[in-house]
Amino acid sequence: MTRSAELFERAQHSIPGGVNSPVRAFKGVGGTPIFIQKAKGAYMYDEDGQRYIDYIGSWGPMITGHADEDILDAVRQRLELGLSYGAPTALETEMAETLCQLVPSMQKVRMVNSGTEATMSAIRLARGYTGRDKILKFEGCYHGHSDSLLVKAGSGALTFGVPTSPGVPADFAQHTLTLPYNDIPALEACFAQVGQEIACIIVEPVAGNMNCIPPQPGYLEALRRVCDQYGTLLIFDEVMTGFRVALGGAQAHYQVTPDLTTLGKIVGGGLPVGAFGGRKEVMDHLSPLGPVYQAGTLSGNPLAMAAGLALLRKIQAPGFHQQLSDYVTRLCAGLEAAAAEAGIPVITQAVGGMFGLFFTDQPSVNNFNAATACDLEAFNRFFHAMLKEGVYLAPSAYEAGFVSSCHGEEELQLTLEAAQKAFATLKKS
Ligand SMILES: Cc1ncc(COP(=O)(O)O)c(C=O)c1O
Ligand SMILES: N[C@H](C=O)CCC(=O)O
Repeated sequence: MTRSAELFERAQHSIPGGVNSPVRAFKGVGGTPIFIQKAKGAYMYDEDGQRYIDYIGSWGPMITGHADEDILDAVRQRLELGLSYGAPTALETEMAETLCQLVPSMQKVRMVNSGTEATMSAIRLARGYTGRDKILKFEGCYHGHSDSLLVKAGSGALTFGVPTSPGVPADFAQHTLTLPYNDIPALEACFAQVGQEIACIIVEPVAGNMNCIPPQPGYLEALRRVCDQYGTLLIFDEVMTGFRVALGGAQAHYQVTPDLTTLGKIVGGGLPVGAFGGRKEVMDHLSPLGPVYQAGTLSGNPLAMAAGLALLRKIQAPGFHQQLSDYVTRLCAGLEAAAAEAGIPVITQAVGGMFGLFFTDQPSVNNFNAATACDLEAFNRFFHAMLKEGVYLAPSAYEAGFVSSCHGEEELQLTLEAAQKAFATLKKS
């Protein structure tokens, strides 16, 4: 028995499923999760001393690699000044100013502790501001685990086959409308019917929780158009895409401006942080200025602000995002070539520093139905073959992959060699 297997066995006695977030359990791909002891740069090391090239990066935040010395230093410096005060700090204003500067559609920002809190609060604000109850989301998009949003959700909810969670009252879920992603006629038909009742559209501007699905040309623009027509707020959930697909997020990459934006992951530099912000006029409806209540004991935590600010400073270096994107382009081309050599139908899709690999003979995958029609079994076998070769991909066919600025030539070559071997094993079986 490996040490990871021992630790997993022990964890299951005191933690439901042995994990604190479901996708970590490997239930989607089968087998035993590896338990991580430490990580540095592009690599993670498990409790059995195995090294892995990491393509998850703690699900996004580790965009400059693990245990980045600049971020560790920033946290160390704050540490001696106290862990939390429950009172305002200059750091929080510095963070808000930085976010407003990097993502100009955010004229005001409120910090929270996770992506879930960010989207939950943005939805409440949109409902409070418009006086409407209905919200619209898209099949396979995941926006965290608040009640309104666990309806036809992606990520672990999709991986484990319960996209609409028990525990969400039907009375509640009825206010969450869902449509297929990338479908403009369905969007227009829905708005023609109930547009006046919809408080907000919430969307992942690049879907990353049903693998990696970019918006079709004109799709984000269509969302903006119907929102303007019907007085509905447009929320870009950039918890994943923010600072990853471009410095200004997907809204900068695609040049479409939302009313509200939610952030998480990178904004905390690896500590638990989320944020939401947008038009001043809408944000001023929040308590204590306005009537929409939202609060948090640890919100704006000084250590988390210090870590996040250190990371946000680093990713502003010229060429930072181009480097990520170049790596992803070469990685995807190499993976497709290795698959083709083995005669296995595979395509990749990517935007900036995020990518996805699909086992399909279709030319592209544009929505939930197409994602779930891919060969899941083949992905699972590929995942385990890559793990054996020291490459750690997301343990689910419905998650995007992430790279960091520590992923370089050596990691690329090692990954592609591993992929050649992994595709060859799939060919044999
Ligand atoms: C797009 C998106 N929104 C929201 C969330 C929820 O964030 P968190 O897990 O920090 O609550 C996630 C990831 O989990 C996400 O990928
Ligand atoms: N897909 C999720 C976030 O992006 C994965 C993280 C989690 O839920 O544990």
